[in-house]
Amino acid sequence: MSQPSKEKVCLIGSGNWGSAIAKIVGRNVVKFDNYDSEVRMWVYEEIVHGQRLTDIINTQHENVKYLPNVKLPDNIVAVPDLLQTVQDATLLVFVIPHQFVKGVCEQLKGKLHPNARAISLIKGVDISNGGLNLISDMIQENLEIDVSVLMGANIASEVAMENFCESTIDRKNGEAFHKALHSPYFRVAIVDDVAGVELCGALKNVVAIGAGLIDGLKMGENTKAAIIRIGVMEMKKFSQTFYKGVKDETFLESCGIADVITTCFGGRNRRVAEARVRTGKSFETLEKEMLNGQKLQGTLTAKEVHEILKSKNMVKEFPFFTAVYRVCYEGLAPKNLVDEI
Ligand SMILES: NC(=O)c1ccc[n+]([C@@H]2O[C@H](COP(=O)([O-])OP(=O)(O)OC[C@H]3O[C@@H](n4cnc5c(N)ncnc54)[C@H](O)[C@@H]3O)[C@@H](O)[C@H]2O)c1
Ligand SMILES: O=P(O)(O)OC[C@H](O)CO
Repeated sequence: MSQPSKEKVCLIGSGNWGSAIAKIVGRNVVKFDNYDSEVRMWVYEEIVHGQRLTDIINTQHENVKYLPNVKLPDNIVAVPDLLQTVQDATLLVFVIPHQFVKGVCEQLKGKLHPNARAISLIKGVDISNGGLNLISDMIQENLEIDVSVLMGANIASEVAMENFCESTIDRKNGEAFHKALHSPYFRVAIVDDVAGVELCGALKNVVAIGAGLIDGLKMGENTKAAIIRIGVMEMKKFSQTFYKGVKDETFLESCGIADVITTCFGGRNRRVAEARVRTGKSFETLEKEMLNGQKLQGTLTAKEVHEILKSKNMVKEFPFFTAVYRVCYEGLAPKNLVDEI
């Protein structure tokens, strides 16, 4: 039973990023007195090599499917039951693919500790109510708790190897989470712009799809740099059109330009988009063939962004986002991408 004065952290999600962040959180909570030392991690249960993934994680201390060859601290406890995971938790870390957030929130409604606060590490947007919504706002509205965000240039496998990188957290309530997430190799900077940080994280995935298509076409680094520049301009315009307080400086943080760079050179969205050109297979098929259960976020985000732009009659003002959407969903040939922008 946890002491009421201690913060109890839990992780909602255990994919590639969820597992890498579990390694950091698990180590940090035992460093400071104000945390309960056990961290429960919700696992969407599945059978791997004939065994339950939760059992494998709890005995081998490794998520062999989503982050193989990385040992997790012993105080990370994999739990298949969502409500059991959040029991007594005061600091909730949401780290699931964005398409699953609504379903998870429905299950959690009314079931949280009265002092629960959350942080979202989820890169995506929500359009389920017909308009543009931040994932953090969606969690906040559904669960009536404060929600911060953390986004950055953070390819999970590299973070798990403890290679130095930076990330960005918002000031709103992020300070409560900072100690649990920051480490010497994962340097977390605090900024004052929730919407800017979160939209950077979501929209860079669309830019990565564009960059991957250019890689697949073998058009070279100048073209890729141009695509990235145009993509960043549309990220900024989109963010500042829909959220008035978004700051220019946020795009210079890890969540901004740094994440665009890392994703456009080393991420899954880039890799799958390149293969889309090389093989001619659909994104859906390639996601299954190449990612072993991991989820692509960029194609769905391109669709969600497009639906918002269409509803606001602004499609023509975002030619790059529109062209990426058309390659993903309307059969536009990747080689015609640059003619559209
Ligand atoms: N992987 C990275 O390098 C990285 C880095 C930063 C941010 N992110 C973001 O973190 C979020 C989570 O991504 P990830 O990489 O940890 O996950 P992932 O793509 O590696 O794994 C998919 C996860 O979804 C789970 N899942 C499958 N079906 C589900 C369902 N119906 N309901 C709930 N969960 C289900 C799987 O069990 C698995 O844990 C995404 O928004 C992603 O953009 C990822
Ligand atoms: O592998 P991607 O394309 O989902 O990107 C991973 C992270 O978001 C990079 O920061």
